[in-house]
Amino acid sequence: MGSIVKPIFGKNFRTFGSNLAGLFFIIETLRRYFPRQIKITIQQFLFHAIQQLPLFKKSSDKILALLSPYTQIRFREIEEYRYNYAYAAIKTYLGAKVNSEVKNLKGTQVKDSKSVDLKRDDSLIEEEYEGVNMWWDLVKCPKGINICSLTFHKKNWEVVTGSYLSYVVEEGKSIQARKENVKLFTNNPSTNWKLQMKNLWSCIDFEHPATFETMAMDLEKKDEIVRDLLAFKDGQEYYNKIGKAWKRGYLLYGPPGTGKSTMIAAMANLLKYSVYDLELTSIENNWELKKLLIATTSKSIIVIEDIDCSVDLTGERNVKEESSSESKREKQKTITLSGLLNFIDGIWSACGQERILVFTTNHLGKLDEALIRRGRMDMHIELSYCTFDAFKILAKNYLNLDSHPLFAKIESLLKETKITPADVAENLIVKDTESEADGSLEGLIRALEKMKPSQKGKADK
Ligand SMILES: Nc1ncnc2c1ncn2[C@@H]1O[C@H](COP(=O)(O)OP(=O)(O)OP(=O)(O)O)[C@@H](O)[C@H]1O
Ligand SMILES: [Mg+2]
Repeated sequence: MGSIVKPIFGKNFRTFGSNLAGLFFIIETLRRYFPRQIKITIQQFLFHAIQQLPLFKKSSDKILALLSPYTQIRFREIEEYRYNYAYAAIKTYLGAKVNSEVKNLKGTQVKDSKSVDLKRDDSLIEEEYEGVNMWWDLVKCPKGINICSLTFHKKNWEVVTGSYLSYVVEEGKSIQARKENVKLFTNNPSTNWKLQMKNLWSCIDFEHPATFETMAMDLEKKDEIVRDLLAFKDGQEYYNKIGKAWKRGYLLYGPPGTGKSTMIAAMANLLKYSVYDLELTSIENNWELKKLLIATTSKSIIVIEDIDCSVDLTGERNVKEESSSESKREKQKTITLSGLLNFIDGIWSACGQERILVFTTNHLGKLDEALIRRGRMDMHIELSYCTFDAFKILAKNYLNLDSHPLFAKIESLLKETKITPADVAENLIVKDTESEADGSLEGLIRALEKMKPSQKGKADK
């Protein structure tokens, strides 16, 4: 979770941080004689003073090492190339420690929210837990890794490691869960990745309104998918019991405009999972793919759209056949099927938990057997042309109609034509009042009649 330095004097950490524990020792002695406000002022004064004294800076580590009975635990934002969730939870927990005595606060407002969210904006935070003093130092490094470090008296080791840290992390996570909006991440080209893998993904709030209620498709199939997703979300114990990684793969296939992307949005809104939209064409090689995947968080849906267009499905085999150095170089430059399969079987299982992987394609037949065999993709979902059931859902969504005399005609036309839900929606979308509903249904009928195979044949001739 975090790295422990005991006692606290690592040369790698900036001097400010490593001097902290020794200072706290002095401050702890002073605090008995000074009221709270004065004590904080002295504390800040001493921090600044120590930073200004180059001579003291040089020897302070050793002196403090001898004196200090304090221990420091550091939580880096990125630890061994992985995002450190403990860091995020601690930061949220500390940020939420707002009361009228806090001097430095920052305010933010989420879109459509009425209230302003106030967070603590101090870099030094002190608190008491079960009678034990804890000191937090939040170090923001514009170009490096942000760190939260906790300093405490070593006699309180049991309290800190026994209950305090889990209390802080759990509390932070539940604050996050209460506040969090679903996010949409898109991968940045690797040329934009800056220091310490912080720029792998760009992120915005996910505001797609699609839900399973508004998804136009076969009702039984829809129920089955929703049940499957909810069972997955509650499945931690089950996955532990059977010894399988808590992951699930869905392959969505069907013609353009049948709702594949809409279903992904509905999945995210149902589960409240963030979406990682992985654009394979802006990834140079399998190594970058691995880095991106490792940087995803749990409770997320990783999406690769149009998988047949974005991965070199035959790349690996071609390389075996022609062993020229050119093709080897080519291999290193592209995402190969084998890279993707390795990810699904290996890294995918090993990197974190509670993730869903969704592939979409317009052409199931084009996909390599190896990619879609059961076990890799747990559920294959076909999204198809609009049926009457699906049409009724669209009519409810767009026109707020449960029934209408024209429905019977539309039902029989739908049996003869292949129209996508997107095209049906297009015909229904313009009208919104009841009197105009007739007009849009008639418009749909005209469109369906034009699309009837017999009519289409004539038009083609
Ligand atoms: N099954 C559906 N239920 C509800 N709306 C749908 C459905 N299918 C399509 N739509 C509507 O049509 C639009 C296009 O659908 P969507 O982008 O989900 O199709 P797609 O299958 O992802 O297509 P493509 O293969 O081109 O990516 C959506 O914005 C949505 O409004
Ligand atoms: Mg799509």
